[in-house]
Amino acid sequence: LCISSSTLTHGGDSSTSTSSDGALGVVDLNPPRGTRDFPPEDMRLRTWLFDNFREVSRTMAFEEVDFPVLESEALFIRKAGEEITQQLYNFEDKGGRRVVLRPEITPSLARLVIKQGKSVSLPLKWFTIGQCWRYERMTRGRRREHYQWNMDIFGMPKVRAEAELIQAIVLLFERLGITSSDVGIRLSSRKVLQAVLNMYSIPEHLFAQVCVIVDKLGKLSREEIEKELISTGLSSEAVQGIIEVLSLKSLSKLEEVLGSDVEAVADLKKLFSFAEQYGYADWICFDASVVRGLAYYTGVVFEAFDRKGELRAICGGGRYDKLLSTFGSEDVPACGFGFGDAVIVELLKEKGLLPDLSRQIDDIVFPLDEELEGPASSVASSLRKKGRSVDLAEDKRLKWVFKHAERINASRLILVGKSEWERGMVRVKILSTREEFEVKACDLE
Ligand SMILES: OCc1cccc(Br)n1
Repeated sequence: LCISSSTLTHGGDSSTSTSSDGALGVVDLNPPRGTRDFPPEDMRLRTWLFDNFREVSRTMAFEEVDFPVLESEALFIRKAGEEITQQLYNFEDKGGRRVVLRPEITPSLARLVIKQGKSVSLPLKWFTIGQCWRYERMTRGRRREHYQWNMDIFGMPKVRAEAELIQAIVLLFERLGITSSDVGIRLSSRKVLQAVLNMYSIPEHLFAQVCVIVDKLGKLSREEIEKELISTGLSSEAVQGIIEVLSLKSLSKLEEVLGSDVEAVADLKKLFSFAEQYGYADWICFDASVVRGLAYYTGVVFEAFDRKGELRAICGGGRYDKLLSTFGSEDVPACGFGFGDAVIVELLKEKGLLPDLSRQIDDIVFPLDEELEGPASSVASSLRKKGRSVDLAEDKRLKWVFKHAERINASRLILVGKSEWERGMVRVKILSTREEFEVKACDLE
């Protein structure tokens, strides 16, 4: 396929095309800024990753659900200053409706749970893999879309839900060959921050905003965090108290500071005990600085990180017991995580764990001359009906067919020749051993 690039457009590749009035135009061959094509090799890797997401979801007895990528903007209007709501890919459709390309999937899950109402029995465990979008000024050249595996449990008020979700994450890592020496899961609870805010009598309405700010710990300087916290109206004493507690990395220290009757401590101790029973204790660690950046979390929060500290969070999630009431429904306890398709691939590359996913097919059927195209079609058709992946080659020289077979890793070459066909036979070549033999066409499988 030869594409003449007449003029380079801003995207790089280009080709000439004619519009309806025949005027020469230039089509940019790149996908829109911040988005990706998935040519076959990339699509095989994506399919392999998603198949692992699906297999873990199956073993955890989750049901698959799906939603439109397009959602009402109203689902994502939140006032806590989250990055995700400040970068909405939002617009007005031709009907004057305010819509978005969804930036996350949890609100859609919540919407459907509310809509299903009494027709679903709780607890319910749903998963989906879907594309999510953000509109970020391309100053940082970051992607505007990614695919996220979401696992959510509704109607499980105790930390059993968090324990189940963390097992799903660990099972996924183990399936991909990642160990607890490569990756850890940091966890805490927003009830820790809630307890600190109560100690300083900070009003409830500031909770979400404070969480979003302290989630930037490690990304912004301590001074910048303090400045943002002060700007919400917190006293400098409260700011210091928050930062001091959030720097704790030991649950027993936390217990000393907050007391053992605080819900956060009880929840986390229970979760660590579950971790021993599930067998993933060496994957998790307490870290009070984990708050995650979404406003609606209300309890345990967690995120997986590469222990070398070179990458962004691999996945993250938490409990969100009060999201449904923000949509006008009565609350249902809920907990979930999102697992993106980008950082995990960077980690697998870095660890040398990307699988060999070269193309592979079972058979190439090749008519040795034109009058055998019909018989070759019936041979290919009968093999396909038996489940073989079959490529039907024709109008080629035999030399090309052998090269093609090598290129697509075919197991067998089925040659349909005149003299053999007249005896009801075809010639089979096993490409790995070069073994060659005749077989009755009707016995081929
Ligand atoms: O993780 C935040 C996010 C949301 C939508 C799209 C992309 Br890329 N990233």
